[in-house]
Amino acid sequence: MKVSKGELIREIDKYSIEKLGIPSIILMENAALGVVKHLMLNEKEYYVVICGRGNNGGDALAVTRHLIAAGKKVSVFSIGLNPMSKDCGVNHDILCNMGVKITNISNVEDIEFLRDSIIRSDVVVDGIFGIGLKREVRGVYDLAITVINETSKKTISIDVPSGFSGDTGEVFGNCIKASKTITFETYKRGFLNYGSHEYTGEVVIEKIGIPDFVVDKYHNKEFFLERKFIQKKTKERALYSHKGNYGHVMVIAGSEGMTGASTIATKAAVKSGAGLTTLISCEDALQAVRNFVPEAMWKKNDDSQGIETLMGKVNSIAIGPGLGKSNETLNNVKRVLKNTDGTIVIDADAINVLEGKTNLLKEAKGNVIITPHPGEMARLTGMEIKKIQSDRIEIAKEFAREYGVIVVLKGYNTIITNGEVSYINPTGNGAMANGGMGDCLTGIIASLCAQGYSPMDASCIGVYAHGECGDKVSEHKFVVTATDIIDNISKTIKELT
Ligand SMILES: NC(=O)C1=CN([C@@H]2O[C@H](COP(=O)(O)OP(=O)(O)OC[C@H]3O[C@@H](n4cnc5c(N)ncnc54)[C@H](OP(=O)(O)O)[C@@H]3O)[C@@H](O)[C@H]2O)[C@@H](O)CC1
Ligand SMILES: Nc1ncnc2c1ncn2[C@@H]1O[C@H](COP(=O)(O)OP(=O)(O)O)[C@@H](O)[C@H]1O
Ligand SMILES: [K+]
Repeated sequence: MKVSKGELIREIDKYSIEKLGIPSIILMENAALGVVKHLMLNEKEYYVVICGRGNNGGDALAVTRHLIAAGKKVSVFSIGLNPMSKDCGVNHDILCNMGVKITNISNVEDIEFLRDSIIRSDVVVDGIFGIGLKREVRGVYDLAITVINETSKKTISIDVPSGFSGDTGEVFGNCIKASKTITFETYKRGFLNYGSHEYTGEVVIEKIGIPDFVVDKYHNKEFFLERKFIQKKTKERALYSHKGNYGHVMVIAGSEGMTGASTIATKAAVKSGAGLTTLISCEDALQAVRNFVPEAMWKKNDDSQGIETLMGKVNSIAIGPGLGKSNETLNNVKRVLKNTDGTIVIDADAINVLEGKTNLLKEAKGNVIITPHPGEMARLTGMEIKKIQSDRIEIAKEFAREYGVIVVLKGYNTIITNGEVSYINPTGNGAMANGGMGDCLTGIIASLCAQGYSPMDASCIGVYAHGECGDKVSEHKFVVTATDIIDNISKTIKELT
């Protein structure tokens, strides 16, 4: 599923109209038909439609015509005094020719009439502003939005909830809180912002008849991960294969008092299919792994020579969980970046020690994947967490491009990007928000890298499977722990093959 800003929509619109000769009114009609599908015509009888003066309002007027044709009771309100867009005007005139009364909202009394109509209605269709909103919502617009939010039983927004920026996720003063948003062609970038769900409700994408090649021509390669895409990439284990076919993962993790992180990352690597897994750590952590992950091998962290030799042989290295923020951790990160040409997954304290030293990433011999949560990303970039949350894709992309790494920016809707192509993960849930969950993901991604998946594929499959596993467990559990994921990840990956 493609993700984009409004700019792309304007470009594909222009291309379809000017180069393909599709009249814009046809696109508007298709948009309206896409919305009508979601208006529960079998259940609901009375609709209030509120239209602005641009094309979003035009869509809403075309929706009104279809509701009337379906025999529904409809009250139509047009808000504002600015001139109508051409196609909005066309649909307005058609309704006038049909004898449909359109009530203009221009003052406070009109707002009270709107309130009464909404109270009596089953559904409100919001066509006030779409992607053309550019400035603060004021006056009657502000009042109308408040009244809708206060009184509507169910609000369906056309393209974006009015008042919401499809590009940035900002609210321009006031905003519709929709139950559902029917958006066109692409998932709007702003919907990815934390908190946007409060305004958009469920988001549905409807095609409006623009051929895929036109969208691809302008699309900046941002996608929602889809199950079928992950399934295509995830391979069955071959009949005649042996452990040598599935690679060797080195896990550098754990320290005194933080042996859980190393056990989790190591076990996650084993359980998600690595041929061999070796933990490098302190004696306490090795003891835990001997007890809880008998399949894994181990090496004490003071065996410098042995470790460096092994680093040159393994297929991937996961470094960071539970290492502690120390000079020793920093030296380990430098050593890994210098000595392995396998893929390196950098997490937790291995990220933290790179604060102010991110240039080290540019010296990596192998491919690098970093898996920060927003707090770690903030430390790494020197930005505030709030800033990271407000522009996650762009910040992750820029970092990936600048340092030549893959960034897995974790959290709700984890972002995976190499700076060129970006994926947004839809799986996972709040039940997974507890310690150890990230360590587990690190083990899974490193394991998939060792098995021969490209770093980008390993990141996408790992993040998707980790979240899907959490979703399945959470169907019957209040909290999902890393141990739950470890116990079920093998089954989840199998289901994805
Ligand atoms: N290819 C597609 O996907 C297709 C998209 N389509 C649809 O078109 C929509 C985009 O339409 P759009 O460009 O006409 O802009 P839209 O959102 O209606 O807003 C502009 C209007 O709002 C006004 N206005 C703005 N801010 C304001 C404020 N704060 N306070 C008050 N007024 C304000 C602005 O006034 P002005 O700035 O001109 O004075 C103007 O009147 C898109 O979201 C989708 O629904 C379909 O029709 C089919 C093809
Ligand atoms: N609300 C949520 N929705 C989706 N995924 C979540 C949610 N909360 C946590 N997760 C996932 O759980 C993991 C938590 O990682 P992290 O914060 O590094 O935990 P820790 O450092 O304790 O191991 C990430 O993969 C994250 O995407
Ligand atoms: K809208």
